[in-house]
Formats: sequence, structure tokens, C-alpha cells
Amino acid sequence: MSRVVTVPALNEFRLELDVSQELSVRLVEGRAEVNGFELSLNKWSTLKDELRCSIYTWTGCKLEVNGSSLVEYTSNETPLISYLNLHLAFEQQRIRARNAHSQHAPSPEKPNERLPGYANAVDPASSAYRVMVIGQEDSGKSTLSKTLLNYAARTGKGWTPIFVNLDPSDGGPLPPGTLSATAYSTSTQTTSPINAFGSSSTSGAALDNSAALIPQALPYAHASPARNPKVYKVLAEALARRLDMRLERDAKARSSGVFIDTPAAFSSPNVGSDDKSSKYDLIKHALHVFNGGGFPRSMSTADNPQVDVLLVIGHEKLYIEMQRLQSSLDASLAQKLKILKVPKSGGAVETDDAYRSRIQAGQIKSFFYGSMSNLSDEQLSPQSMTIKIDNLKVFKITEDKVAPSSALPIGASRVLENTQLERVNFESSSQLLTLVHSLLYLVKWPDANDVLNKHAKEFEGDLDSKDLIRADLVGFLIVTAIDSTKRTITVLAPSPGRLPSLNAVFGSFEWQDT
Ligand SMILES: Nc1ncnc2c1ncn2[C@@H]1O[C@H](COP(=O)(O)OP(=O)(O)OP(=O)(O)O)[C@@H](O)[C@H]1O
Repeated sequence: MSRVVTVPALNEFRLELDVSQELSVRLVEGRAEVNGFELSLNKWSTLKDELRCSIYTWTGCKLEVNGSSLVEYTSNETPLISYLNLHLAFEQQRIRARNAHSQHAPSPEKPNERLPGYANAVDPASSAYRVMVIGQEDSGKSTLSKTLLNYAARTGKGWTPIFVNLDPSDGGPLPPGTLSATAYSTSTQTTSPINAFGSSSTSGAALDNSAALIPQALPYAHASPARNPKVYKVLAEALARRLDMRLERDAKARSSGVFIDTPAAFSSPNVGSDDKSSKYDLIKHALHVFNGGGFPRSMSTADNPQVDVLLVIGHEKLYIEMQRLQSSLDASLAQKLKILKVPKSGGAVETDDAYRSRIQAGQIKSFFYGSMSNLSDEQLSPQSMTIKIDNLKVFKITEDKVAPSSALPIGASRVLENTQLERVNFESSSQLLTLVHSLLYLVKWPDANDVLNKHAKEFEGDLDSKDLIRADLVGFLIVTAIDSTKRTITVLAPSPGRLPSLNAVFGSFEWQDT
């Protein structure tokens, strides 16, 4: 049954959907937006997959709503004004960065003329802010990151801000278990938590309204950094270096800014280091590695682009702890870092593990099968194929099993274990069976033979976490069956054709059609 909801100016209409509910909404009067994406007048959108969201209006609006939801109410307590103020500050910096670039860029007449003092380097003033968002679980980190990203893309100035997803529990535009950096040139609608950040073009087709997104991504294969902080940190650093390389070449992206979404584990003081006295290690590490260290060495460290703004969502204690932490950072980092407290939305709702698993399963499924949506009924045709087991090399990103120093006997020192990627032994049927239903992350090394052969000799086939630094994530597979007698493995691939690589890593993500 269709109904009209009137939302007063500066209010938000919040809703929460249950598993099987779908709600069609269209804007019939005024203006409204969802997470910074402006709704078109008279265009129906179908909200689904247990979406929780707010439809916000600056001017007042009328919505026609069809279908039922678990929770629906209008609230005038909204953090949107703070979000808009942040956006305006970031926008000013983007404009300054673009002006700096156009003043100092080599002119077409003198293409070889470089900025004085920065031979082979980029002008440090041509970088917009790098913004990192932290907060407790379900505090609204992804929602804030997306809103700021959408506001930037919506200005019509041609910005291409980069969204860095350091939260592997939510793959963003990719399946979960990945860390990625993706440039957005248009704003992204929210109709489902499954494709909240659009879909990568690597899934076979661009879904929903997102232009084909091409993320730079690395495989972590677990949901929380706590599972293996060593591998997580190696990958975060590798992603940061790739981002630097991209930004060095891409002045437009550089002057558009970077938004870094982080997992809730960042806000747990003891995750990331087994040294109890070192708190918030993951935050310190991320601030340190996203400091533009991959930019040319001719640029002095003080000029490196870095995380300039740390947004702490609605948590007084965490905000104060971050101010303390600032004083322990390198002087050059601490000097430029602004730590800001942002109010938490009353709409941000707690989710549970079962909900997260359903959304993760949905993300994996939609990568392979596409998704039926009101925006595009894009269905993909995944391909089942059978491969000889012995053609594959598969490594498990293990959980960090090293006991903390505090658990060792007095006087004992720990022997650090380098190997973090255990080669699956195909001669062992129990090891083979662990692969069934696993999500495999296909990786390719520019120098694959060197990497694999060296380690085959030294570590009996296992790899070191550092070997992931130069690995490119080139695809995903799901293992659907294993025949140990015929020594074959049956996998689901998102599209037909030759597999981009026969080397894969995996961790704790599984999927099966139910
Ligand atoms: N203003 C709002 N109105 C309605 N729902 C909201 C609002 N802000 C956030 N939510 C919902 O609350 C939940 C948590 O928000 P979000 O995913 O942004 O938090 P998070 O901090 O990124 O979570 P995580 O800790 O899992 O990374 C999501 O389901 C989101 O859609």
C-alpha cells in the first residue's frame, strides 16, 4: 500500500528493513538525499537487503513509500550539518590544491620545466586533504566516508576523490577480505548495504548506477585485522605505496582528496600489537604508512602528503586518547594532523555477527552473479570450471598464532615466525577439504617464478607475508567441489575464459549457494 511521508526541512526519515522486506521510495516534492546522493524527482528506488538508512532533506520533501519496513520514523536530530561543514572545508582545500597545481604545472609550451626545488616531484601544495575516519563498531564510519565522497563527487567540479577501504569485513566495491583504493567520479546511490560503494568493473559488469569502478586491491582474506595484524599491516602499507604511485601521476585525483574508512578494530587500544604498552597500534601504523612515503625522495618528508584530518565519530574517550596519541607521533606527522570529533548519528544502528555474515555473503554472491536492482537488472553469468589440482598453487593466510610476549615464561624471548602464508599441501586430503566453499583470491606476481621458486626451496613452499607486497589481486574464485581421486578442483569464476592466474590465497571467507 502506497503512502506519502512528509519530511520537514533539516530532518531525516530513517528506516530499517528486515531480511525479506523491500521498500519502494520516490521523491514527489522538494529535494532529498541518501548518504549524500541526491534523489531524482519521481524516480522509484527499491531499498532492500536489510538496509538501514536515512533520507535527509535540507528543504523539506514529500516521499511516496510503498512496502513495509521494520522501523520507520522522522528525526530532527541529525549530524548532517556537521558533515556539510566538513565537506565545505575539504572543498576549499581541493580548490587550493587544484590552483596550486595549475600555477606550478609545466605549461604546454615548456613541458620540461619543473617546479623549482622539486625536480621530478609533484608540488606538495597540490594535494587535497587525506581524511581518515575512526570510531567504534557501527558508529557510522562507512556512512560518513560515503557521504563526504558523494558530496565531493556531486559538486560538478570533476573531482575524482579516492576511497580507501581499510575495513576488510566490508569489501566496498569488491568482495569482503580485500583492502582497496578506488576513485569515484560520480556519487553512488544507497539501495542495499551489499553494493553500498558500487560494484567493481572486474565483476564483469558495472552494477547499479556506479560507473565502472577500477579498484586497486590487495587480498587479506579475513574480516578483522585482529586475525593476523602482521599480514594486515604489510598489506595496508603496500596499498599506501600503490596509492602514492597513482597520486603522483594523477593530479586530478591528488587535488580531489582521499577518504580512508577504517575497521572498528582500529578503535580497540590493544589490537595490532602484542606489546601491551603500545596502544592503538593500527591507527599509528596507518597514519605512518599513508604519509606519502612513496612519493619521490626529492621531496622532503615535511612536504609529503599525509593524513591531515582524523575524524573521530562520537566517542569522547577515543577523541581524548587520539589527542594523547598525537603527541607520541613523529613531529612532522603530528604537526599537520587535525583531530576532529564528529557527532554520531542516532540512526546508526548496532548490527550483529549474523547480519554481517549475511551482507558479506551477499557481497560475494553479487560479485559472481550480479544483482537484480531497480537501477539495472544486471545479471552476470558465472562459469563453473574444473581444473587439475596440480596446476594450482594455493596459500592460506594463517591466523596469527604467536602468543603475546606477556604469555611467555620469564626470561624467554620469542622466535619470530615469518611465514604467514602456508602452502596447501594437495597430498593431504584434510588440507584439500578445507578449500571447499572457500573464496580464493587470485594473485599474480610480476616476477612469479622468482617468488615461488625461491620460497619453494627455502620454506618448503610457504610464503612470507612480505611476498604479498608486490602481488596483484587479479580475480576471485569459489571452490565448489574437490575430487581427490581424479585430482581435480571445480571452481566458480565470474566470467568464462582463461583464469588470470593459477596462484591464489585464501583465509576465512566461504560462500555456498543455499
Ligand atoms: N543516519 C543514519 N540513519 C539510518 N541508518 C544509519 C545512519 N547512519 C548509519 N546507519 C546505519 O547504521 C549501520 C552502521 O553504520 P556504518 O556501517 O556506517 O557504521 P561503521 O562504523 O562503518 O560500521 P563497522 O564498524 O561495521 O565498520 C549501517 O547499517 C548503516 O546503514
